[in-house]
Amino acid sequence: MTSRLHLTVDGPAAAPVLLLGSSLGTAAAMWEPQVPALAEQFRVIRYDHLGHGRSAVPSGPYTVDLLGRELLRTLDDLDVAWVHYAGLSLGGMVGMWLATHAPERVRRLALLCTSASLGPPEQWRERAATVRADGLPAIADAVVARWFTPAFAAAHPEVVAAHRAMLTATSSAGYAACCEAIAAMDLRPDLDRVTAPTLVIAGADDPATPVEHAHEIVGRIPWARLAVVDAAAHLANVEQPEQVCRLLLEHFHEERGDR
Ligand SMILES: O=C(O)CCC(=O)CC(=O)O
Repeated sequence: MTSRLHLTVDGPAAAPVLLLGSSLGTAAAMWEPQVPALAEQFRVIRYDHLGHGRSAVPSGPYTVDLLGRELLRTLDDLDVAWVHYAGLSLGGMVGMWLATHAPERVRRLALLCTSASLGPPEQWRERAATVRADGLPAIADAVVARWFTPAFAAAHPEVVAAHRAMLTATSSAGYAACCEAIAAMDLRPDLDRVTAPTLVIAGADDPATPVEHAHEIVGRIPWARLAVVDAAAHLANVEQPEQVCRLLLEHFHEERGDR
Protein backbone atom coordinates (compact mmCIF):
# COMPACT_ATOMS: atom_id res chain seq x y z
CA MET A 1 0.00 0.00 0.00
CA THR A 2 1.33 3.45 -0.84
CA SER A 3 1.40 6.23 1.74
CA ARG A 4 -1.82 7.96 2.63
CA LEU A 5 -0.03 11.02 4.03
CA HIS A 6 -0.09 14.38 2.28
CA LEU A 7 3.36 15.94 2.01
CA THR A 8 4.47 19.56 1.53
CA VAL A 9 8.06 19.77 0.33
CA ASP A 10 10.44 22.76 0.33
CA GLY A 11 14.18 23.22 -0.03
CA PRO A 12 16.95 21.77 -2.19
CA ALA A 13 16.42 18.20 -3.43
CA ALA A 14 19.95 17.15 -2.48
CA ALA A 15 19.91 18.58 1.07
CA PRO A 16 19.42 16.39 4.16
CA VAL A 17 15.75 15.71 4.87
CA LEU A 18 14.14 17.46 7.82
CA LEU A 19 10.72 15.95 8.52
CA LEU A 20 8.21 18.15 10.37
CA GLY A 21 5.19 16.74 12.24
CA SER A 22 2.37 19.02 13.33
CA SER A 23 0.06 19.04 16.34
CA LEU A 24 -3.41 17.63 16.89
CA GLY A 25 -5.89 19.74 14.92
CA THR A 26 -3.33 21.49 12.71
CA ALA A 27 -1.60 20.75 9.40
CA ALA A 28 1.54 21.69 7.47
CA ALA A 29 0.76 25.42 7.66
CA MET A 30 1.52 25.30 11.38
CA TRP A 31 5.23 25.31 10.47
CA GLU A 32 5.10 28.36 8.16
CA PRO A 33 7.07 30.58 10.60
CA GLN A 34 10.09 28.26 10.38
CA VAL A 35 9.98 26.85 6.85
CA PRO A 36 11.72 29.68 4.92
CA ALA A 37 14.82 29.55 7.14
CA LEU A 38 14.88 25.76 7.49
CA ALA A 39 14.45 25.25 3.74
CA GLU A 40 17.65 27.20 3.06
CA GLN A 41 19.59 24.32 4.63
CA PHE A 42 17.33 21.27 4.46
CA ARG A 43 14.89 19.39 2.25
CA VAL A 44 11.93 20.20 4.51
CA ILE A 45 9.11 17.66 4.29
CA ARG A 46 5.98 18.48 6.24
CA TYR A 47 3.44 15.68 6.56
CA ASP A 48 -0.19 15.85 7.69
CA HIS A 49 -1.13 13.12 10.17
CA LEU A 50 -3.75 10.59 9.15
CA GLY A 51 -7.14 12.25 9.64
CA HIS A 52 -5.63 15.73 9.30
CA GLY A 53 -5.08 18.32 6.61
CA ARG A 54 -5.06 16.73 3.17
CA SER A 55 -4.10 13.23 4.33
CA ALA A 56 -6.46 10.28 4.16
CA VAL A 57 -9.05 9.81 6.91
CA PRO A 58 -9.33 6.05 7.47
CA SER A 59 -11.88 5.05 10.08
CA GLY A 60 -10.64 5.12 13.69
CA PRO A 61 -9.69 4.61 16.41
CA TYR A 62 -6.01 5.27 15.65
CA THR A 63 -2.91 4.53 17.70
CA VAL A 64 0.45 6.29 17.74
CA ASP A 65 1.82 3.00 16.40
CA LEU A 66 -0.49 3.29 13.37
CA LEU A 67 0.50 6.93 12.79
CA GLY A 68 4.19 6.05 13.09
CA ARG A 69 3.99 3.04 10.76
CA GLU A 70 2.24 5.18 8.15
CA LEU A 71 5.12 7.66 8.37
CA LEU A 72 7.72 4.91 8.09
CA ARG A 73 5.96 3.58 4.98
CA THR A 74 6.08 7.09 3.54
CA LEU A 75 9.86 7.27 4.08
CA ASP A 76 10.19 3.90 2.37
CA ASP A 77 8.08 5.14 -0.57
CA LEU A 78 10.33 8.19 -0.85
CA ASP A 79 13.43 6.01 -0.57
CA VAL A 80 14.71 8.19 2.28
CA ALA A 81 17.13 6.24 4.47
CA TRP A 82 17.26 8.67 7.39
CA VAL A 83 15.89 12.03 8.42
CA HIS A 84 16.24 14.76 10.96
CA TYR A 85 12.87 15.04 12.67
CA ALA A 86 11.04 17.82 14.50
CA GLY A 87 7.51 17.41 15.80
CA LEU A 88 5.21 19.45 18.01
CA SER A 89 2.82 17.75 20.41
CA LEU A 90 1.19 14.91 18.43
CA GLY A 91 4.02 15.41 15.92
CA GLY A 92 6.49 14.92 18.77
CA MET A 93 4.69 11.76 19.92
CA VAL A 94 5.02 10.26 16.44
CA GLY A 95 8.66 11.42 16.43
CA MET A 96 9.33 9.54 19.67
CA TRP A 97 7.65 6.46 18.20
CA LEU A 98 9.83 6.71 15.06
CA ALA A 99 13.04 7.25 17.02
CA THR A 100 12.32 4.23 19.26
CA HIS A 101 11.01 1.83 16.60
CA ALA A 102 13.38 2.79 13.77
CA PRO A 103 16.31 4.52 15.51
CA GLU A 104 18.52 4.07 12.45
CA ARG A 105 16.11 6.28 10.46
CA VAL A 106 16.36 9.32 12.80
CA ARG A 107 19.69 11.17 12.83
CA ARG A 108 18.69 14.07 15.11
CA LEU A 109 15.41 14.67 16.90
CA ALA A 110 13.60 17.77 18.18
CA LEU A 111 10.51 17.35 20.36
CA LEU A 112 8.43 20.47 20.93
CA CYS A 113 5.62 20.97 23.46
CA THR A 114 4.93 17.28 23.69
CA SER A 115 4.52 14.41 26.11
CA ALA A 116 5.32 10.70 26.26
CA SER A 117 2.11 10.02 28.21
CA LEU A 118 -0.68 12.58 28.23
CA GLY A 119 -3.46 11.36 30.48
CA PRO A 120 -5.99 11.03 31.77
CA PRO A 121 -7.26 8.76 28.94
CA GLU A 122 -10.94 9.35 29.83
CA GLN A 123 -10.57 13.04 29.00
CA TRP A 124 -9.28 12.24 25.52
CA ARG A 125 -12.08 9.73 24.96
CA GLU A 126 -14.62 12.31 26.13
CA ARG A 127 -13.08 14.88 23.77
CA ALA A 128 -13.32 12.36 20.91
CA ALA A 129 -16.98 11.70 21.72
CA THR A 130 -17.78 15.43 21.86
CA VAL A 131 -16.11 16.07 18.52
CA ARG A 132 -17.86 13.13 16.87
CA ALA A 133 -21.22 14.33 18.21
CA ASP A 134 -20.94 18.11 17.88
CA GLY A 135 -17.97 18.82 15.58
CA LEU A 136 -14.76 20.74 16.19
CA PRO A 137 -16.41 24.15 16.76
CA ALA A 138 -17.71 22.71 20.05
CA ILE A 139 -14.19 22.54 21.48
CA ALA A 140 -12.37 25.14 19.38
CA ASP A 141 -12.38 28.03 21.88
CA ALA A 142 -11.03 25.86 24.70
CA VAL A 143 -8.33 24.31 22.49
CA VAL A 144 -7.16 27.61 21.01
CA ALA A 145 -6.98 29.11 24.52
CA ARG A 146 -4.26 26.53 25.26
CA TRP A 147 -2.38 27.25 22.03
CA PHE A 148 -1.49 30.90 22.76
CA THR A 149 -0.87 32.99 25.86
CA PRO A 150 -3.56 35.62 26.55
CA ALA A 151 -1.06 38.41 25.80
CA PHE A 152 -0.16 36.96 22.39
CA ALA A 153 -3.81 36.30 21.55
CA ALA A 154 -4.72 39.91 22.37
CA ALA A 155 -1.86 41.28 20.27
CA HIS A 156 -2.30 38.92 17.29
CA PRO A 157 -6.00 38.12 16.79
CA GLU A 158 -5.42 37.38 13.10
CA VAL A 159 -2.90 34.63 13.94
CA VAL A 160 -5.32 33.12 16.45
CA ALA A 161 -8.16 33.26 13.89
CA ALA A 162 -6.02 31.56 11.22
CA HIS A 163 -5.10 28.72 13.56
CA ARG A 164 -8.68 28.36 14.79
CA ALA A 165 -9.74 28.05 11.15
CA MET A 166 -7.10 25.35 10.63
CA LEU A 167 -8.52 23.46 13.61
CA THR A 168 -12.15 23.66 12.50
CA ALA A 169 -11.20 22.66 8.93
CA THR A 170 -9.81 19.37 10.31
CA SER A 171 -11.91 16.25 9.85
CA SER A 172 -13.93 15.61 13.03
CA ALA A 173 -13.51 11.87 12.52
CA GLY A 174 -9.75 12.23 12.05
CA TYR A 175 -9.35 14.52 15.06
CA ALA A 176 -11.41 12.19 17.27
CA ALA A 177 -9.42 9.14 16.14
CA CYS A 178 -6.16 10.94 17.00
CA CYS A 179 -7.55 11.83 20.46
CA GLU A 180 -7.99 8.08 20.96
CA ALA A 181 -4.39 7.53 19.87
CA ILE A 182 -3.21 9.94 22.58
CA ALA A 183 -5.52 8.31 25.14
CA ALA A 184 -3.91 4.90 24.55
CA MET A 185 -0.31 6.14 24.32
CA ASP A 186 2.50 5.48 26.78
CA LEU A 187 5.90 5.95 25.12
CA ARG A 188 7.85 6.29 28.39
CA PRO A 189 9.16 2.70 28.69
CA ASP A 190 10.70 2.86 25.19
CA LEU A 191 12.48 6.20 25.37
CA ASP A 192 15.83 4.74 26.43
CA ARG A 193 16.00 3.21 22.91
CA VAL A 194 16.35 6.64 21.28
CA THR A 195 19.87 6.98 19.88
CA ALA A 196 19.41 10.37 18.18
CA PRO A 197 20.74 13.43 19.97
CA THR A 198 17.52 15.10 21.06
CA LEU A 199 16.47 18.67 21.76
CA VAL A 200 13.32 18.98 23.85
CA ILE A 201 11.62 22.38 23.64
CA ALA A 202 8.91 23.38 26.10
CA GLY A 203 6.73 26.48 26.26
CA ALA A 204 7.05 28.02 29.71
CA ASP A 205 3.31 28.80 29.72
CA ASP A 206 2.00 25.68 27.96
CA PRO A 207 -1.09 24.37 29.78
CA ALA A 208 -1.54 21.42 27.37
CA THR A 209 1.89 19.77 27.74
CA PRO A 210 3.44 21.52 30.77
CA VAL A 211 7.20 21.77 31.25
CA GLU A 212 7.24 18.73 33.59
CA HIS A 213 6.40 16.53 30.61
CA ALA A 214 9.51 17.82 28.85
CA HIS A 215 11.60 17.09 31.96
CA GLU A 216 10.31 13.53 31.95
CA ILE A 217 11.32 13.03 28.30
CA VAL A 218 14.77 14.54 28.89
CA GLY A 219 15.23 12.23 31.88
CA ARG A 220 14.53 9.11 29.81
CA ILE A 221 16.31 9.79 26.47
CA PRO A 222 20.06 9.12 26.72
CA TRP A 223 21.25 12.19 24.77
CA ALA A 224 18.65 14.87 25.39
CA ARG A 225 18.73 18.48 26.48
CA LEU A 226 15.96 20.90 27.36
CA ALA A 227 15.24 24.43 26.17
CA VAL A 228 12.35 26.32 27.76
CA VAL A 229 10.88 29.12 25.65
CA ASP A 230 9.50 32.01 27.70
CA ALA A 231 6.20 33.69 26.89
CA ALA A 232 4.96 30.73 24.88
CA ALA A 233 1.97 28.42 25.30
CA HIS A 234 1.35 25.20 23.32
CA LEU A 235 2.12 26.42 19.79
CA ALA A 236 5.48 27.79 20.87
CA ASN A 237 6.81 27.81 17.31
CA VAL A 238 4.05 30.24 16.31
CA GLU A 239 4.24 32.42 19.39
CA GLN A 240 8.07 32.67 19.48
CA PRO A 241 8.99 31.94 15.86
CA GLU A 242 12.52 33.37 15.76
CA GLN A 243 13.63 31.75 19.00
CA VAL A 244 12.29 28.33 18.03
CA CYS A 245 13.79 28.63 14.56
CA ARG A 246 17.20 29.47 16.03
CA LEU A 247 17.02 26.51 18.44
CA LEU A 248 16.13 24.13 15.61
CA LEU A 249 18.83 25.42 13.27
CA GLU A 250 21.47 25.16 16.00
CA HIS A 251 20.40 21.62 16.87
CA PHE A 252 20.23 20.31 13.32
CA HIS A 253 23.40 22.12 12.27
CA GLU A 254 25.47 20.34 14.86
CA GLU A 255 25.71 17.40 12.52
CA ARG A 256 25.21 17.86 8.80
CA GLY A 257 25.50 15.09 6.29
CA ASP A 258 24.25 13.66 3.05
CA ARG A 259 21.39 11.22 2.74
O1 LIG B 1 -1.59 19.41 20.44
C1 LIG B 1 -1.55 18.18 20.43
O2 LIG B 1 -1.06 17.56 19.47
C2 LIG B 1 -2.04 17.38 21.60
C3 LIG B 1 -2.38 18.22 22.78
C4 LIG B 1 -3.56 19.08 22.50
O3 LIG B 1 -4.45 18.71 21.79
C5 LIG B 1 -3.60 20.40 23.10
C6 LIG B 1 -4.92 20.58 23.77
O4 LIG B 1 -5.85 20.99 23.11
O5 LIG B 1 -5.03 20.22 24.93
